[in-house]
Amino acid sequence: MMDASRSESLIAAGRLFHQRGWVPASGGNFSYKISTDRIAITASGCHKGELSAENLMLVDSAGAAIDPARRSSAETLLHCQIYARDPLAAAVFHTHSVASTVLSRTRNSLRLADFELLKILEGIETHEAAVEIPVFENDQDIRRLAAQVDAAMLNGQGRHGYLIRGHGLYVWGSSVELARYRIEALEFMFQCELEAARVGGSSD
Ligand SMILES: CSCCC(=O)C(=O)COP(=O)(O)O
Ligand SMILES: [Zn+2]
Repeated sequence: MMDASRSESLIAAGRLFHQRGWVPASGGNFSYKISTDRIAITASGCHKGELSAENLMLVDSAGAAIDPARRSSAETLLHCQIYARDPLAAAVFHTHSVASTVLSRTRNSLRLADFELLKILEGIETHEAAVEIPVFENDQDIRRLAAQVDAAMLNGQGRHGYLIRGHGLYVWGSSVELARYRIEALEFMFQCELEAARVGGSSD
């Protein structure tokens, strides 16, 4: 069963992300985990800034819609991969911001270092830290893309989130709120990297 409070949090996050320009058109998708075999996820093609509870639907852990008449996000399998790989993941956000799109087109991975906001990420307690956000090649075959991400995660990459080239960012957390804080923090740091590159101060 859906959780009304967490559904409301996803809907509110969609409004915020749209105001910030992170989910243009019907880009982006959001989910939260209900149990080991139930995920609430946005339906495909809806506007993430104008979500209502009717735009959320249930899928199982393999990404199959519980109501087969409905079509879940085209990227459902990327959400399923995260929940399968990280038992602490309870919510996933995917955004299409200008910063994540531009940086993912110009870098092969993104190193974020010496930002106070890094402390919102798992296991980081000081700004004197660095994380590597990998960039995966975009692929319209989402099962293949999910397998690519899974192989990298098994190899220790992408622990804090990942970029898809020319496409966007995936981030998760142990609650809807934490996942939202993390996407806000990463988008902020990406914006800083973009500004730094513009003025010639990138550390990459
Ligand atoms: C028009 S955006 C292209 C699809 C995409 O990248 C996305 O995030 C939204 O797809 P969904 O099926 O989840 O609406
Ligand atoms: Zn997308």
